Parts: sequence; structure tokens; C-alpha cells
Amino acid sequence: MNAASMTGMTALSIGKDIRLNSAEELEATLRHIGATRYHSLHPFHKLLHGGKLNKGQVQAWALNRYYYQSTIPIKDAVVISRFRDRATRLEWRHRIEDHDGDIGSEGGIERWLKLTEGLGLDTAYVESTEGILPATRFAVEAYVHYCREKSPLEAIASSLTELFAPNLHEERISGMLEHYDFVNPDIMSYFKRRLAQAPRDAGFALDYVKAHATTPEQRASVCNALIFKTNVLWVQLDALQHAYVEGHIPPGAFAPKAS
Ligand SMILES: O=C(O)c1cc(C(=O)O)c2c(n1)C(=O)C(=O)c1cc(C(=O)O)[nH]c1-2
Repeated sequence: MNAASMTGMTALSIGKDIRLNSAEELEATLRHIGATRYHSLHPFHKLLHGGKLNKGQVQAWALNRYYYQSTIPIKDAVVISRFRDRATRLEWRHRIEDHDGDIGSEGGIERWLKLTEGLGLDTAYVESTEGILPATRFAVEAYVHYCREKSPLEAIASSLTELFAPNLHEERISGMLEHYDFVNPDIMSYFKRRLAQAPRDAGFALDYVKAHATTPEQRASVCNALIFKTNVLWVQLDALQHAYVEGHIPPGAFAPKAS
């Protein structure tokens, strides 16, 4: 089967008639899903990286993304809880440390707060998550539930969007530094650090699903987990676009000060 000419993919799943007969076909299909559905393609990202947003809109993005970032270690604790196998738990554990840090060493969540603080947001307000969009909360919670309720294989597979994150982070670092005078290298340190972390994590997850999805049904479930996750990311940007570009801010959500 040629993944690039794949037909029958719906918004939620690959077609029932698609049978993936090998690990190589699985990987080709996963890469096709990333190339056609990753949130790098979303119009909100084009605006963000192209310097087309004002400071309030960038604040709204960073504030909402904080909820995603700060939930990732909770999600990863759920993933770990799905495994009896000690080796898999050990391998996954560093992801929690990457985000939470350790006693005396900074983690990704603190680096994200540098970004929100550098953008002029009050840290206590960001951490309270009071101002986030309802859709951000629903989408991020859905990701945690997914990892709790689906198979351990699908829980790992749902992290595979990270295969496609480094290109996006490169584009974001250079685009935002070039276009916004309120952005500097220090507050972008979160993304610089992820450039090293994400390929290692994604590489493990890809090898894992290639080795452990041994039937066409399991390979389809891996693809559907990745489709689910691309949707988790996509709807968050849809909600930002609707609220902060088209101007329909839901009641109670963050309202940027006029700049
Ligand atoms: O900036 C981004 O677009 C982006 C995307 C993703 C992703 O693809 O899920 C992650 C991250 N960043 C990220 O920083 C991160 O730590 C991360 C963890 C995970 C995950 O699913 O376990 N995804 C992502």
C-alpha cells in the first residue's frame, strides 16, 4: 500500500479497508498522517510564526499552551501506570523529569513560565489556569483520559506527534525572534531545550510501536492514536483562532489589554 495515496481516511480514523502488513508500512502511514495533519499546518501557527499577531494574541497562545505543558507530566504518569514492565516505566520516567525538573534543577514547566512572564503575564494567573479557553481544557483532558482508557500501545502511540515537533520548534524560534520585539532568546529557551529532548522521546515511541504492533489491527490502532492526538492539538488552535483572531472570546476567558 502506498501511504501517500491513501484513501478512506476520515477525520477520526484510517479507513477500514487499509491493512498495514509491516512495521515499514506503519511508519510510512504515521509519517503521512504527520505530514497532512500536524498542527504546524494550522493557520494560527502561520500567523504566530510569521509575526502577524499582536502581543495580546501571543499572550493568549502562551497562556493556553501552559495548560498543555503542565498536564504533560500528569499524562506521562498515567502512561507509566499502564505498564507492569519495569523497563518501559524506567524509559518513560525521564519525561516527567524533563517537564517537572528536579530538586535544584529547572524543568520545562519553569521554562514555559519564563516565556509567559517575559510576555508580561502574571505567573500566579497563568498557574491558576483560570483564563484558559474551555476548548483548551477539554482537549487536554481528553488526552489524559485517552492514555488512561485505551491500550498501553495506544497510550504510547498518542505521543508520536513529537516526531514532527522539532521542525515546528525551529520555525517558531527563528520566526518569533525575527518578528516580535517582545521576544528574546532567553524566553524562548523552552523550545531550544525541546530540540534535543523531542527526537529522543519520539525515537523511542516509534521503535516501540513498530516492535509491539504486530497485527494489522494493532497497526491501525496506532495510526488512529496519532490521528486522535493531531486532533487534540488542532482543536486547541481552532479555539485560539476563533477567540483571539476572529474576536469571539468566551465568557470568563483571558481578555488581552488593548495594546
Ligand atoms: O510546540 C509544539 O507544537 C509541541 C507539540 C507537541 C506535540 O506534538 O504533542 C509537544 C510539545 N510541543 C512539547 O513541547 C512537549 O513537551 C510535548 C510532549 C508531548 C507528548 O505528547 O508527550 N507532546 C509535546
